[in-house]
Amino acid sequence: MTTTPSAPAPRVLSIAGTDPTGGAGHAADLKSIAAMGGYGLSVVTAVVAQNTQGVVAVHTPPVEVLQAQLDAVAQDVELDAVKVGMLGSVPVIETVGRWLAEHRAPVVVVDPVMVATAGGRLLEPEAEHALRRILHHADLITPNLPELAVLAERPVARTWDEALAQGRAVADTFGTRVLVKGGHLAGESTPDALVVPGRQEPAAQYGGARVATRNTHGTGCSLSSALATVVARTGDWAGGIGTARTWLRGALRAADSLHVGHGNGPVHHMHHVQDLVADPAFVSAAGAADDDAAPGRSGVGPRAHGVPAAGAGQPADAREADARGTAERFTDELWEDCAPIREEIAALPFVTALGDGTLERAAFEWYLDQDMQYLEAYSRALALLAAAAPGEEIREFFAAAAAAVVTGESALHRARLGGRSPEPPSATTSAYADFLLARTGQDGFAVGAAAVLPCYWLYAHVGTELTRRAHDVGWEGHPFADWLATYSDPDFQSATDVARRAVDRAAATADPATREAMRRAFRRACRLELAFFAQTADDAAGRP
Ligand SMILES: Nc1ncnc2c1ncn2[C@@H]1O[C@H](COP(=O)(O)OP(=O)(O)O)[C@@H](O)[C@H]1O
Ligand SMILES: Cc1ncc(COP(=O)(O)O)c(N)n1
Repeated sequence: MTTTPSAPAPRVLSIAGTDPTGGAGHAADLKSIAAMGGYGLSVVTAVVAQNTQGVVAVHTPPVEVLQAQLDAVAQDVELDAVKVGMLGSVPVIETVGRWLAEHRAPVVVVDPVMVATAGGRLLEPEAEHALRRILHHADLITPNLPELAVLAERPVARTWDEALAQGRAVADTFGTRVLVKGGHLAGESTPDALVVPGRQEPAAQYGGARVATRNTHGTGCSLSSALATVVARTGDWAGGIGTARTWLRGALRAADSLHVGHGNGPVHHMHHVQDLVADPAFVSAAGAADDDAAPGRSGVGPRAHGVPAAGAGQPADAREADARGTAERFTDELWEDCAPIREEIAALPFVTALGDGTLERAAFEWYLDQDMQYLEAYSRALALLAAAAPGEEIREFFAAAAAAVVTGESALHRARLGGRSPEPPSATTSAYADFLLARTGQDGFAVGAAAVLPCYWLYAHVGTELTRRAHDVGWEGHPFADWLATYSDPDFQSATDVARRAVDRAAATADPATREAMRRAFRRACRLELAFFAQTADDAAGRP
């Protein structure tokens, strides 16, 4: 997004229903508008009792209340865009339709909401016809595939070509642009396309691998209000959709870190400012400095992969990546690339048993043993990285991380091994250790940093997932609760963020060959993480 600090915030009105869990409807709209730098206003059409698991009840206030809200806004505020979401019933649709006709905003986006992602009707069946009658007020409509099928009066599209054909038919029928969305298609990709009336070929197409998360509550609401905001500022539909999509994909990637609800949770609308608000420089600039901030944990704990005290080595320009707003980061590409490996890790018997607490003690102890062998090499690798680090702050971060691993490691040895000597390292453990030492010792900072990143990131990810599962089965008395808590700990998560930023910054100035070597190192480390989790004492001893 190319904005200057003085660019005025577009005033964007959301006309939508509510969601008390904050992920869809008017809450999602306001967050998304703010995330895109707009000023959000809100008129409520229906009060919906819903959560991440479904819709419980819908209460529609009298239309006079709706009319009064719309009038109150129109009499006082000049709007740059309107986004229409859930309308629900015929009287509400007709009231909003009349109002849109009288108060034309420069940008009008209608998301023809019919059902919630988690299930539950949000539009009365008899209201479908009324909804069709107001679509000509929209500059763009954003139906999902089932909604598109209703508007096209055809069965739900099962292929992307069918979806595009329905999109063209709907654009022609209603004389408006249609964003055809592939979120509901089966398969690994989520294409979207901008289709315009009277044109055979889409005006713009967007690709991208499906983000592996079940937390997609409110994606449609979020995308439509975000793009209304960007287009209000730029007037560019194809570009605005691209910007909003890139931001939404980041919000989907960060969704699992939110822990809201037990069903299809919300996306992380403010993912791109998360690091910014945790940055001490930002907090003090905002006038809320607290110089006595509590020190971070020392990173002592099983496989404490170097979690330096809070703030250590936080790059001064921690905002750099965020300041780029919605640009895809190099590490996003790495993360998407290793999605299949993440899925394999999540499905490993060792990992699932760790989450639900059924893993045998002996298997866990053997794993910890191997982990300690690994950590010895890992701390050396972090120290080598510190030596090669391009700047003081990154050097401090990795040096502190190396020290924290050594401290955590020796504490663990004392706590877990007692007087017993450790098992020898397995072939897998040795291979991973050798790989890290080679990449950090021989290949320079950029490749070395990419090689150690999975050890942070995959553990933060797996730890968060398993903690969620452990809460589902019962956290109290869970045999591995302390271990899991280490990795879902915010300190570990923010250390992961710093390591990620270090890789992004190194990639930004690296030549193509180095970037390719960084990709290879990251991928190989992910595979070694998979092998590390997959190994058992029997494999290592050559037992069948
Ligand atoms: N798992 C996912 N990964 C990446 N993009 C997704 C994912 N799920 C949905 N999207 C995107 O989110 C947007 C809205 O998704 P969609 O599911 O089609 O709409 P709705 O939320 O209205 O049902 C689309 O741009 C779609 O491509
Ligand atoms: C009030 C309201 N409006 C819309 C949706 C649809 O949400 P989604 O974006 O997941 O389709 C919802 N669940 N609640």
